[in-house]
Amino acid sequence: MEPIFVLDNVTVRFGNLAALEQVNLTIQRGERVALIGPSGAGKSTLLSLLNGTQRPTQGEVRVLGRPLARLSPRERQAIQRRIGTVYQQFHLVENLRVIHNVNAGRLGSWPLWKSLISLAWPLGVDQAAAALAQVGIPEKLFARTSDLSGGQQQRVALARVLVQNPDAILADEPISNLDPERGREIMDLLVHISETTGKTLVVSLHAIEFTQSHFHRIVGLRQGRVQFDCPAGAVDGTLLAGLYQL
Ligand SMILES: Nc1ncnc2c1ncn2[C@@H]1O[C@H](COP(=O)(O)OP(=O)(O)OP(=O)(O)O)[C@@H](O)[C@H]1O
Repeated sequence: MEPIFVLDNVTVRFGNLAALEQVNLTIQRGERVALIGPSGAGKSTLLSLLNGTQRPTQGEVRVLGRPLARLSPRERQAIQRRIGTVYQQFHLVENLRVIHNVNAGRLGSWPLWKSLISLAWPLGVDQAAAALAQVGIPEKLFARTSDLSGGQQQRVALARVLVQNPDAILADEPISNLDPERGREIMDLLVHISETTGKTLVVSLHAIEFTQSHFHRIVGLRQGRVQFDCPAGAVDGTLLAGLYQL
């Protein structure tokens, strides 16, 4: 089967700085991949290439077999809708009720009138409730988002992605703002969803203690380059020390 993501000799420059340099990476459907590496190594930039929010300076990005740079805006959006992303900062509208934040995941597929009506009279209640049940907080459907804890807000962000029914979930440091226990719960949940639905999971992480237990494969980035790319079980202290050395 076609890989879900291919980066073919990709470089991303911001002015003189190469955030990523000549990166080759292929991710198969259903794989769970952890991206690790020191601050500034290029992890977020890599994720933003995979969801199409960043374009490469050189090289080609293919998602679901389609070269993003050669698609029309409409085709590109259709591909982007098949990739869901959660972020460290959740990116929720805090003064809205949870259901509206969850439904925001469907705005790309709803016509404008439906989105506007839904703000006053929530539509898609069953799907939003099902997504919230999947992330373990069904009772929060009509709660005000600002009343939720950080861990619960990350669950809402994940539910927003789930109503989109993407083929892949990307998570950019999803647990950096959470306490260790809440962080573990979110990591377990991401893996559970990937295992039960077959969705591909690509997560950037500073908490390397999860890499062996939660992922098939670990990609170590350093200064914009892939320093190693191997099965989780093959990563040892020597590889990690080389990755994080000052
Ligand atoms: N929009 C941008 N404009 C200019 N420079 C940028 C931009 N985005 C990222 N960079 C730079 O590119 C490099 C890689 O950044 P990136 O955020 O991808 O790293 P990271 O590995 O995710 O870091 P962290 O772990 O701290 O989040 C850094 O030097 C960063 O300052």
